[in-house]
Amino acid sequence: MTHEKQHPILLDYVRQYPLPHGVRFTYGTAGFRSEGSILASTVFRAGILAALRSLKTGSTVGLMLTASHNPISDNGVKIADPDGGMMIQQWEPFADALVNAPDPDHLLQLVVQFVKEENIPFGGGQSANILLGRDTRPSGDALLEAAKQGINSVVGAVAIDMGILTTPQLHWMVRNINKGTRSSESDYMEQLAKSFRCLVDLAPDNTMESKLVVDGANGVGGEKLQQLKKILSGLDICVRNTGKEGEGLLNEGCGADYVQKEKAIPSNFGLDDVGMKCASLDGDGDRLVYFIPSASSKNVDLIDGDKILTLFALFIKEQLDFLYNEQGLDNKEAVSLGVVQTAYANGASTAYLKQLGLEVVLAPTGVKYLHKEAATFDVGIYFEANGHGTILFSEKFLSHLQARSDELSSTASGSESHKSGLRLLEVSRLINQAVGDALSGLLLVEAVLQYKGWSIKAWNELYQDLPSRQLKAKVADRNAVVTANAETKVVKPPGLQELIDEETAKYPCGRCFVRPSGTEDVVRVYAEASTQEAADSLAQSAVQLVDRFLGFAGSHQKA
Ligand SMILES: CC(=O)N[C@H]1[C@@H](OP(=O)(O)O)O[C@H](CO)[C@@H](O)[C@@H]1O
Ligand SMILES: [Mg+2]
Repeated sequence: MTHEKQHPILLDYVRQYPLPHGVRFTYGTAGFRSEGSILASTVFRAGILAALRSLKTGSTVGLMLTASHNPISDNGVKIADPDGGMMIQQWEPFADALVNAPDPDHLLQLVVQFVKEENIPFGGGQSANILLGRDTRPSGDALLEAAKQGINSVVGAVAIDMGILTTPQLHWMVRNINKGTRSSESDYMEQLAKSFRCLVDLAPDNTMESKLVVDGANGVGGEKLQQLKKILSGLDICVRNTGKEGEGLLNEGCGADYVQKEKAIPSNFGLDDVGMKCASLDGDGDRLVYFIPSASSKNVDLIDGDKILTLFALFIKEQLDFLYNEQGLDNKEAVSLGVVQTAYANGASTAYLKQLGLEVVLAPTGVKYLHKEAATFDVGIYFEANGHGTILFSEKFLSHLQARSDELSSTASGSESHKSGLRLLEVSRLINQAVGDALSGLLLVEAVLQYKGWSIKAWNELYQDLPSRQLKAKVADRNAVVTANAETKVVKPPGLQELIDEETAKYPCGRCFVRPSGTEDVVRVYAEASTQEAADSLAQSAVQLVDRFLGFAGSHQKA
């Protein structure tokens, strides 16, 4: 009997999406990504993958079409698990095999075997639900059709098109649907606006630098922020680079990745904005950085993910102290608060966080690793330096918080500890618990600045970043570099780490590490030191060492 008869994957569909020649796709740090024009078969197969994941878990999953901060001609696809987080890593090898299967027969064989191994209820009348989202890329329309066909090729699977969304909106919807709570786009907008309002109402009456200019990267984030603005009160937001005709192309000379990596003002920002409070979103609205345009050049004072994390950590710690310490309780015993960073976090931020008495954990690059670590705390805050992050509250802590706030509302209503409990509850509703979200992150930053009565300048001066430099080394095989200790030490090739250490020791406040990128065919080099010249020179030396051990395969560029 052929596989076709054994299994209800409709081979006719598979044949419509032949694999492009000579390309290999890998799930990588953030799903499959490539030039949009060659992604149809990958997206079609990701549709099958999503349907299987939904069948396996008996819950709704998500499929998002986006290539985030990459150029407009790129696209990508990733799967959101039922809890709204990234697809579990154990499924990644199957995902890779599925999208690279050379022909329909191999593909079917792989599915048959995987279904058996994973015990997936398949073809027995079970239903699967997949929410589809896409960003504003022109290739998204055709790829959406490919995803739908992939889903439809699995009997019992239903694709639900949620339209153009930010990545975090789709993750939020998946999480809420499975929790049985309100999950539409207008529910999302209303929740954000309402929680923001409550937090501002609970803040002291500080005068605020109310105007905020936001760079929308000419993508979906700017569009959604315009929508949110209509129901927001208490903030004066001006959105530029909204993607409207004449404003420019997606991510071109704008967006959070550009501002963070180039430390430069985005397009459509200029002299009139000098000294203003500005923020920048990335192409799919899951990264956020702030910046202050400088007077002298196109440079900016960058307020990156590390500083956003610091602001949130200060605020949460203060609220926990009010909530417990007023009554002599030690919150360290009551509640575990932890922050998670990657090796890319500026050393000055880590030192500052530790000095506040916070537990700082290092995780490998990629939000799936940070998220997992943060979820081990009652309250876990994670951010990548590039602006992707969120705050996670454990269910146990949230029910405890609700009970304590209820108790305080009868015994000490209006007290600082009562208000702190209410604030923390509201933060858990405002901030996206599924994944980093630039829109909810932006509203929390604004609410905390309002609470503290801080200008963007005051926030920026919390600590001063150490000068740093990122470089990319093109090598023959980047996977020849194997790292340990959250990517801070090279274990292979042997001898490389010792030489990096010797170099680093020559520089005051020197820190340096190298790791293979999960999204580009390069080895990334990061160096930090007490002056910019020293950081540049340390990074250069490390690139030379990488070349020496791995073989130089092209020109070196800035990150
Ligand atoms: C240094 C850097 O910014 N790395 C980025 C980049 O990963 P790499 O594995 O470094 O290529 O893309 C990831 C996905 O967007 C993001 O999570 C990560 O922070
Ligand atoms: Mg993104």
